[in-house]
Amino acid sequence: MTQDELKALVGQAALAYVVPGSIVGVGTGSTVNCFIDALATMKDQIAGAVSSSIKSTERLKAHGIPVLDSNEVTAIPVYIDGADEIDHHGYMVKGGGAALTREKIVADLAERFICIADESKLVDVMGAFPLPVEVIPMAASQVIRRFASQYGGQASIRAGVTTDNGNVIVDVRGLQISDPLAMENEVNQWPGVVTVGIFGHHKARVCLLGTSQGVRTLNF
Ligand SMILES: O=C[C@H](O)[C@H](O)[C@H](O)COP(=O)(O)O
Repeated sequence: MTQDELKALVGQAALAYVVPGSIVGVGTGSTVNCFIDALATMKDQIAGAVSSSIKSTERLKAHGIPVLDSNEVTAIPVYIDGADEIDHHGYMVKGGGAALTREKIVADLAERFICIADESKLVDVMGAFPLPVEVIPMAASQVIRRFASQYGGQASIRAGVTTDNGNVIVDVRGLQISDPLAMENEVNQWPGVVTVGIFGHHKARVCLLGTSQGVRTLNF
């Protein structure tokens, strides 16, 4: 199966986790696009969606799925999103599509994070995928230097990208994220950091992994 077919497979499988009558939290990315397209087939059975990016909002609306302002919503049963890496504890690196801050906000509203990904995303130790960090532009150089001195990471600003919140993304290479919670706590304290792309405190409770043998379900 191709990677696109694996994404379509898990996008479809995630429908089983949608609670009828509820508001669904919707992530961002190519895997989530498959989920949004599948969700359209049951749009009359849900109360709407809370979206984590302008791109996902546009796709949801194109399907006629109502998108609610996150400020109008106090809780949702599930948040469904992809990941750039996921480890065997359900911790994730996210932000390859620059949507990490809004993703964490919507994930925080949810009782359960359901991660959908193809099998290439499952890793023993995260860090091979450059860690995305959303940073207020005036702090970018400081954050880059701090990654080098504190973690030995090589960081750079992602060229040509401005987030939905008007900030830059700093991508950090050369990390071994052996203690995701500690690194998330630490980096989130640095002035100018809006969100680090480690989802440790908002980890996946379920991961639907697309494999050539079918969907493998991991519970954390
Ligand atoms: O900012 C983007 C998100 O964190 C995505 O969920 C992540 O990059 C995975 O995207 P994709 O499904 O396209 O691999």
